This record gives sequence, C-alpha cells and structure tokens, in this order.
Amino acid sequence: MRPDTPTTGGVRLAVQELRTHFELRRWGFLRAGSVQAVDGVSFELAAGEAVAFVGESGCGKSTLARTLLGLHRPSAGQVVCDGEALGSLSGAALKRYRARVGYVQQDPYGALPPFMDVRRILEEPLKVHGVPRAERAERIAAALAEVRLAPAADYLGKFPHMLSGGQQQRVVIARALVLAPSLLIADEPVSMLDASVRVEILELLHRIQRERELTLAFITHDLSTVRHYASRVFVMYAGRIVEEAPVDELIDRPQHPYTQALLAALADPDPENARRERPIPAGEPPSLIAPPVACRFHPRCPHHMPGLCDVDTPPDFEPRPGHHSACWLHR
Ligand SMILES: Nc1ncnc2c1ncn2[C@@H]1O[C@H](COP(=O)(O)OP(=O)(O)OP(=O)(O)O)[C@@H](O)[C@H]1O
Repeated sequence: MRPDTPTTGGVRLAVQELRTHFELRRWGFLRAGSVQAVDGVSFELAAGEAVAFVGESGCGKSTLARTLLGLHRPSAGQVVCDGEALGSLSGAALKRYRARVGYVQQDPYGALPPFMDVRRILEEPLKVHGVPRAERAERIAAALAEVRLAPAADYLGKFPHMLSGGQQQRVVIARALVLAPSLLIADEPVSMLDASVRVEILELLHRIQRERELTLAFITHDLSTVRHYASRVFVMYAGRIVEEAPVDELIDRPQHPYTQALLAALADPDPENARRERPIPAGEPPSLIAPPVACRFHPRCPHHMPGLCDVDTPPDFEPRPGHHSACWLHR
C-alpha cells in the first residue's frame, strides 16, 4: 500500500499564514491570554495527494484539522479549497465547503450517534445537503460497498454498539465519503482500534484515496507508519510546521533537530532498549499559552545557539531540493 502516484492535479488546498488561537477568559469576561494552537502555518496540497501531519500530542494537529474543516474560525490567515476562501464563506456557501471536506475522527464510537442506525447515519448528511430522496438509498449502498460493508442490507439496520470497532470506523469513513468530498482529513484514524484491524483500515483509506483521486491529510503522532500511506510529511511542533519533505527523504535524511529526535526515539534495533523508557524527545512540549520566543524548540534542542535561536524565528530553509526545515543550522 505504498503511495506511488503522489499527485494527479493542481492545487486543491492552499493554506497561508494560518493562526488559530483560543482566547482564555477568567470569570467569563476577563482576558487571560490565548492558546496559540496553530500559529503561522502555510502549505499547499495537490489534488490526489496523500500527506501526513506528524507531531507530539498537543502540537496543534487536531486544531489544524478542525480549522480546515471550518469547525474553528481562524484568528488570521487564509484557507482556500478548490479556489474558494473559507474565511469569506457563510450560510449556504459554508455548507457547500463542508460537503467538500470529509472528516474521519479518531474515536469511531464517539463519532457515531448511538441512537441512529447505519441507514440514518449515512442518510443524515445527504438530507442536510438536499440530495433527493430517490438518490439516497443508492448512494448509501455505494458508500457501504466502498468501505466493504456488504451486503448493505446486513448493516443498514444496525446501531453503532452492534458493530465492531473496525466496522464502526468503516461507517465513519462511509459517512465522510457519502457527499463525494474532494479532500478527506483523517485525524488519528486507527489509534483507537485493535492492532489487528489498523492495517485493514489504513489500506482501505489508501485504496479509496487512489480510486477517487482524493486529497488525503492524515493526522498522526506516529512517524513510524507514515511511509505506508503518505507521499509527503509535515512535522509540527508547538503550533508550527518545522519540517516538510517527501516521505522517504524525511525519514532517511531528517534535517530538523526535532524530527531527528523523533526518529531517533523510534529506530531501536537493540532489544535491551525496549526496557528503558525514553522521552520523545527529552523534555516537555512547551505551553502554547506562553510558548518559547523565536524557535519554539530551542529549550529542548541539543544544537541550541544562544543569541540566535532564542532571539530570531528561523525562516523556512531548503537544505536539500524539495526539503524544507525551519532551523538556523541551515543558514
Ligand atoms: N477549544 C479549545 N480551547 C482552548 N484550548 C484548546 C482548544 N482546543 C485545543 N486547545 C489547546 O490547543 C493545543 C493544541 O491541541 P490539539 O488538540 O490541536 O493538539 P494535537 O496535536 O491534536 O494533540 P492530540 O494528539 O493530543 O489531540 C492544546 O494545548 C490544547 O489544550
């Protein structure tokens, strides 16, 4: 399930200097700072491309995903999907935008309304988006067949608690696909599933991505598996993208000290080391209420250059062709 055809078209999603900050208030009205969950993120995704956003817990991956889905209002910056700017949309246009961006959540059971059967779960988005009744049954059956829940009749009347975790996630994927999105965002789509079904679900997503020429953005904390489903990787740290490269290039020649530390913590041929607990990487991710100034990684960085890394924010360097890293080491 290797992504051998990374792109098939032009730009599907363009994100420019995106910021999503959450205002913190004391007693409901006094300003008490803000959480800078996404802080100055820019990238472009091509039509038909599968990418991964990787980073430790709390680095802003889910906030980025939810902002792209139109669920959080950006504090600044631009999101343009298929030529339409998200910030300028409201009402019917925002509804159309949301239909173009599918969402697969981490926890399938939590994502499915427990009081609805599979037919209603899949019919709801079709109703909301005005798909005529006569078309709905056919589209529901096609979506179930696409996620390999067949024959459809065996599943339509089932409620989420009657399905296994893998089947629930297939229903979540079918729901994300039923409106024929052009972009699919999968936020840790297998982390809550049994190890035995993880590969099946990743393979399913990969097949659907190729068949539909979908743009697929995987959000994950697990750098060890990205080779299997993404052609390009973005590494996030404390609300920013610190490194971006084609997947093999990034894993074989990581340039940013943060990515190097993440990978060093994975590659471990010595079985003795499995017994030792090792922080990934050493130190704690910073608070996003008062993040470190300049390079946000500098307090944890083994190459920290005082007077530079803690004073000026590193720009985007290109230390190797097509390989970007925001680190002063590449000056
Ligand atoms: N609605 C919110 N209000 C205030 N702070 C929030 C909100 N949502 C997220 N945050 C904060 O924003 C930061 C980034 O959270 P986010 O969930 O985006 O990170 P993540 O990388 O997806 O982590 P995880 O993998 O644990 O979900 C965290 O400090 C989190 O507490």
